[in-house]
Amino acid sequence: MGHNIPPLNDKSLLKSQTYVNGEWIGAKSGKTFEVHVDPATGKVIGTMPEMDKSDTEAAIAAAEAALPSFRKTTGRERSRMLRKWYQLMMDNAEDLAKLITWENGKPFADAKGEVTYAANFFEWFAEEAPRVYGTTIPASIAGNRVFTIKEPVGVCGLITPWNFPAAMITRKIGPALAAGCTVVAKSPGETPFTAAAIAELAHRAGIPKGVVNFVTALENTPEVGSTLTNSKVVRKISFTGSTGVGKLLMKQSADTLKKLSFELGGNAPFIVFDDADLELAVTGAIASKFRSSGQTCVCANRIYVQAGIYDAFAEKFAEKVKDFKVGGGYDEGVTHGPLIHDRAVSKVEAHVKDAVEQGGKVLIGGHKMPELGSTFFQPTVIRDMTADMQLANEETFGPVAGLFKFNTEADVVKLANAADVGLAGYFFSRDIQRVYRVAEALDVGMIGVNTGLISDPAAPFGGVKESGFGREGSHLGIEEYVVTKMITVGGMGQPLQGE
Ligand SMILES: NC(=O)c1ccc[n+]([C@@H]2O[C@H](COP(=O)([O-])OP(=O)(O)OC[C@H]3O[C@@H](n4cnc5c(N)ncnc54)[C@H](O)[C@@H]3O)[C@@H](O)[C@H]2O)c1
Ligand SMILES: O=CCCC(=O)O
Repeated sequence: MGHNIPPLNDKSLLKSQTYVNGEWIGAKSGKTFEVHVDPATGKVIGTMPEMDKSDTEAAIAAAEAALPSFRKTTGRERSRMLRKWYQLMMDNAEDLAKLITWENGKPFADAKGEVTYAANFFEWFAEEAPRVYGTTIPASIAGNRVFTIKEPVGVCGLITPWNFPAAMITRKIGPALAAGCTVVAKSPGETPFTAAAIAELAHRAGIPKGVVNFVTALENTPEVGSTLTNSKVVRKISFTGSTGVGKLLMKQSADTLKKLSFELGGNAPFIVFDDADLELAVTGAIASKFRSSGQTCVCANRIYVQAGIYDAFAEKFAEKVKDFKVGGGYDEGVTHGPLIHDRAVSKVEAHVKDAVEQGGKVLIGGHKMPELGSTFFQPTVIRDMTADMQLANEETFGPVAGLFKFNTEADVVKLANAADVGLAGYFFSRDIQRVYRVAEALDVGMIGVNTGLISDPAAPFGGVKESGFGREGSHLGIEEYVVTKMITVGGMGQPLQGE
């Protein structure tokens, strides 16, 4: 199939406009931005509207106008809408996956996996929508009756990244709609086509106009971000992306005291103890480290291996990496694609250079692959890593595995917890007491024990420390989009009439 996008079965899923208030529109200024849609070639294939403050305000106004009637729909009605949207995503999975591979670069099989993962958030929250329960509380004041109801927080601003062009969007829109909120979603400038196709499917699913609005921008992204965060109408911001941008959005949201949830950067420790099943640990580390070519926030970043099995692990791990086939996402047999942009490649190169200068030994890889395109980088394994190297202190977000040696459980937990961030952590051990001990000692929001893959719509996703706060997916996900209202009814508890 080469680097060109195979034709879509349904060409109307490919858009050059965005979806606001139930209509397909451009930016008021008429400006567009070029989408370097195919990271494998860097070829500019399409454009999208470069929206600004006034376009964003119009989208917010549409969401505000739609809110009063949408919040009154029943959970069951919203459930049916989400279920329909889920089904449409599954029916169009092949086309959505083609768009994801095209603009993100990930291999087609991974893109298909992402579509299912993404659609499953709609399915999950379709099931949660009718079950948003309040509580009945025994009052401490005689004659009072106290209960709570959960209400939608209101208009939500959702900002998502390019590494999961579909799933990061559905993981936010699913619970927002289930709760009865309306949304303005800023699609990633790098991957807006997948978002637009999902919007088209929202239209077909009969989501009422103004409930779901998409704003597109590349250069104007900070302007769109500040319009959403400064708006008095927007009551909630949910963001997935880097810690730096998360901090900025939090500052910007302070004046209007919005409800926030942030899924930010990680720097996941991946620990292999001497008592681990070595084969399982190697397989888990490969899956966690090289998923999406290392471009997920839960990818293993620091791989700590206990001294007794360090050499054996390093050898087996590097051996497996030799089997990877790097290439264009549509090419037969390709297991790993390119990075998203040149900035990402520069960071990967810098981490490798720094590690080598400080004594790290490259077992495999270490270089760019210009013969494939400017954003390809060899899957890389470096041993003899140390704690002061850049890779130890900052997420690489690329296909570089750094192997660190450790001696004791206490040492490795200290090293693992030394990071400012705490999103995911992993460890492999066959000792049940150690499993509990270490899981409880690690300062992260999510832990994989004897597995390198933890993402699941049923499981709460989120971090601690500078990885942010709030949980997505699971029964907790909807909590981020509701507020609890307490109602006290006084003057109750009289004797029965006639008593
Ligand atoms: N947690 C995650 O899932 C995730 C995903 C992608 C990137 N990242 C992090 O981002 C780093 C590199 O990726 P990046 O440089 O594209 O991240 P980034 O935070 O700069 O961009 C992520 C998204 O945030 C939005 N954004 C950027 N600046 C903004 C602003 N001022 N206002 C509003 N929105 C803004 C854009 O839509 C972009 O797609 C990685 O090292 C990683 O830490 C994390
Ligand atoms: O990169 C961020 C999200 C990754 C995931 O949901 O597994």
